[in-house]
Amino acid sequence: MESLASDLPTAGHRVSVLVELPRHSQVDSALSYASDLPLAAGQLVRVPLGRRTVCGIAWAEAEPQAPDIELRPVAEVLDALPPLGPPWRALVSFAAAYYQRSTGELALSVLPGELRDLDATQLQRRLKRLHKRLAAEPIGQVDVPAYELLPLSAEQQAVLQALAGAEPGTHLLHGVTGSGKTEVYLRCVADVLAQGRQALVLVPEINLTPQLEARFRARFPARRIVSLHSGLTPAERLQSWLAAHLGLADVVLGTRMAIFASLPRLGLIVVDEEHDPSYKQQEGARYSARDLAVWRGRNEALTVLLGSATPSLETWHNASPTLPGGARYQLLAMPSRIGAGSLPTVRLVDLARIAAQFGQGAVHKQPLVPALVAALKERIERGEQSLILLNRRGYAPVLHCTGCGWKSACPHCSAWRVFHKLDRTLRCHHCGFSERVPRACPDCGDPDIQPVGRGTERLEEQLGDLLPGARIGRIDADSTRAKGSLESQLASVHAGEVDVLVGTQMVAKGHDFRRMTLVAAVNADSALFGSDFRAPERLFSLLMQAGGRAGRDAAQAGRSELWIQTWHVGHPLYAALVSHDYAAFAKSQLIERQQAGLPPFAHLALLRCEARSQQAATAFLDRTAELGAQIQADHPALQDLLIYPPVPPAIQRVANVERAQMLIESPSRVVLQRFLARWVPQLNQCQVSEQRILRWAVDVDPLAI
Ligand SMILES: Nc1ncnc2c1ncn2[C@@H]1O[C@H](COP(=O)(O)OP(=O)(O)OP(=O)(O)O)[C@@H](O)[C@H]1O
Ligand SMILES: [Zn+2]
Repeated sequence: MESLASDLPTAGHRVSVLVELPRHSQVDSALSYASDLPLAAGQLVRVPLGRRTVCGIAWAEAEPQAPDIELRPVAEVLDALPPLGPPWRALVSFAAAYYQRSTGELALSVLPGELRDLDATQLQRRLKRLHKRLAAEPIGQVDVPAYELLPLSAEQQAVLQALAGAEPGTHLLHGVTGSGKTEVYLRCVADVLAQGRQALVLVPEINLTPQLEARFRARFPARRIVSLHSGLTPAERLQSWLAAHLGLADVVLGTRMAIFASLPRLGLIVVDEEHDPSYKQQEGARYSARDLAVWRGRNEALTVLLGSATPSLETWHNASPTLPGGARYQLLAMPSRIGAGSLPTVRLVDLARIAAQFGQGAVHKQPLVPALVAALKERIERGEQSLILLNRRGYAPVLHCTGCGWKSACPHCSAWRVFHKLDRTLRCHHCGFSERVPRACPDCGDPDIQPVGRGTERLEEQLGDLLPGARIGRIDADSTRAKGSLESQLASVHAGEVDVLVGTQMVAKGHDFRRMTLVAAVNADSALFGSDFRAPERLFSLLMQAGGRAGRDAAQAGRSELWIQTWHVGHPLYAALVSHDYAAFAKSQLIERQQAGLPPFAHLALLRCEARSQQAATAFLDRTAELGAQIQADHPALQDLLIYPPVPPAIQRVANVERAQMLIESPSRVVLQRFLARWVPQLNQCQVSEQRILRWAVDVDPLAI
């Protein structure tokens, strides 16, 4: 190599740069480049990679170059932007290591896509545009002062006092629905803004951002508020990101991706509805934004506020001083609704008893029992609204031929295709395969094909028959496909133009419906015996959330009700719901989890794999298990960890791809992490050519197994 020394570029520094490399490439860490200027760590650059020029992040301070290696020079330095700071780089490094991804892949993938494609000139132009837009945006002189606001409830006051006196750390705000958690967030945000710092507020779903954004804008007219979520155009997302990174935005509201925002003056992170599964990313780096918020808070010595009426059991455990390993978080409780409003009365409708009394037909033909129909009519007469929750969209989950028994299976998946009556299609909700509904059975030609079961479309239709003259609305993923349609449908509910709303879990969360006094769940049982160990936790929280949409106006709260039609009235989950007793429910679940060795008492990782045949998938997993056993044999410190045999997931085949998975479990997070760090980098070697698999991925702290 010595002879090449004279051909070296004149550049005088060597810099290591993170680039986005294919996932399993051998080169994992940063690549070295030459630079004629000393570069700061965190500086965005463009560098040659193969024949392309790509975006990269200088990952360490540039050092004077070692003369014996030929390096390609950095193509461009995007120095119009200040470098990504040490806290951001620490977060990205931690997340990559913890979730078993390469740092370069993760770091680049969490930057806005558009930023990755810009050269220095284009970036300059975007920055000019940003400053112009911000200058044109009306920003008030002052925020709404505290004395102009409604007086705080005693519980809100107590919580804020506790927070004001607390050291930075993680706090769980356990407040029932309608207890005024959002007001607490607003006051905490006001405090950090007054200190000249930024606030990051995470919400689980995009459809919750407009309402929240409106509340923040009304409260902080003198501040810049931006949002970050996947519903933005690439240009909008870049503008929000830049405003945050440049310290021009004071408040960032966003979904899980916003946890990776670069915020140089960050002072507070709020995670609303912290239990919500949407905080977990389900592809690529499968991170939990909630867990990263806690890590980021600790690393940057911030206050982190996790809010929920039904916290995740992990969080509850961390906030329970009486449990071993608890008391990591401070628990702040708001057990009452604002204005002395009561929580809805929970009524369990015993379908088994009705069936025994009036025959099976009485409960199977009609979606709602007569008493519930009567209760809906009463509401309509009083001008109040009701919500019927059914977590299944479409008209019917399956079509069935009464002649030969044919059912609407998806040819590509191990699942049924759902009958959608409005556009007359049979649609697979897993692979998207869609066909026109056949007029007759495709197998035997019998024209008598019948829908089996009930989805939101059918419920909407049946309610029309049961409640003549009533205005029935439906909100689900199908009714809200067009841009802006969710907003307009929600607006019409808020405006009182809907008497009875049929909806999936989409409408169960977060919305502050003022005229709603009745919520009914008509098919809750289907989640009662779900195969996943978190199914009861999910169901409890969904029903509490849904019930929380009723009686939010204290004047009507006294007659607000949550109805549940069930075949299992005696189930302890429903008993806890009747008494609104989250703590009792959590306690019984935690006992079960401890006995079964499940989170939060054990830590899990799941290796998922996809192949053309189940046999190939299983063979791959078996080989990875052997490799794992070898690693454990070589490292006695990693003994306390179990590798389970491979199993197919609940839906084994999707889009003609077979899936299998394998669970790794350890009572120690550290042991699990050490094991994964040795095991995952070697997994590709477990591929053998004759039985190639298509894809594999490791999911650390999986939400569903
Ligand atoms: N101190 C207060 N005085 C009067 N009204 C209040 C006060 N605090 C909050 N509210 C009102 O009470 C209602 C419920 O508050 P908020 O939406 O914050 O509840 P929440 O705890 O976030 O509920 P959920 O978990 O159901 O979303 C809102 O309409 C809010 O404006
Ligand atoms: Zn399919």
